[in-house]
Amino acid sequence: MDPMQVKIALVGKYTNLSDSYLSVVKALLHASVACSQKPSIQWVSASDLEDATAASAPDAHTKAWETLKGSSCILIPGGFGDRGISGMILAAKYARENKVPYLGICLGMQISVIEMSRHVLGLGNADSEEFNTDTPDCVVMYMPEVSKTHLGNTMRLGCRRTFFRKPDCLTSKLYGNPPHVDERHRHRYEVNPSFVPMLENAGLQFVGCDESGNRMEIVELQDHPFYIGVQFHPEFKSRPRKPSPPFTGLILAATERMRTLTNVSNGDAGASE
Ligand SMILES: NC(=O)CC[C@H](N)C(=O)O
Repeated sequence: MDPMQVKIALVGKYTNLSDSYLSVVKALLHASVACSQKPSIQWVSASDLEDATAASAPDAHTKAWETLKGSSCILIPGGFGDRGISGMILAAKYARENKVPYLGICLGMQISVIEMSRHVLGLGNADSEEFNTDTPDCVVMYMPEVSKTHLGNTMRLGCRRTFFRKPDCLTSKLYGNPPHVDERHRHRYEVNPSFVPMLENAGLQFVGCDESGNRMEIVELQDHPFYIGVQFHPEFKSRPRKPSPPFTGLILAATERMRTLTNVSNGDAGASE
């Protein structure tokens, strides 16, 4: 394998329509070039990771897991609707437990919150109101100011400011330690603030929020080399000569993991220089 190639598992719903993720693909390219790497995107259809696929299409299930496990990092991009959600939760769990670098964008951040709530807090029915309106553990909720009766104009859109709640967090460092960042948004649901203290006790830190202090914008998992979720879409502001910091962080972490794994498989892990 080309040593400069970094394999990124992109776990999504529209993986056979790669143009749906064009901005994410470009942002990965910009960040990889800045790190002197070549991105190799490994498309993983989220529903292929699910247990139901093991029964209905075992080859697709095996291949999806092999692709996920053979990648140096995992990215879950934005998305809408419930298809593939359980597969995304499995991918986020795999990244958390196996310390694989993870970047969750918008839906990808909401997936991290659901995954941690279910598997670490033990709230088995934890869900987003987008997928289950009746769950008692609604860890991701419809944004209160968004109308439930109007279908148009209900999204929180455009450039918004995120303030760092924990100024020494990894995401702030990646951006060069500013007090806040301005990134673009496109969502209807948000983390339910009443679950934040429990999740923080369990190790998921909410390191960025909006000006109200109640709307969570960035999560970071403690005791993990790189696990970041952002409610905004950093890919929209990525440019060839100005890569997006969360993407650069992901590629750097993936490269480091690739090196470690290569050294381990060559039997020289821990060898002195
Ligand atoms: N852009 C997205 O990923 C949106 C996430 C989720 N469907 C929401 O509306 O909040």
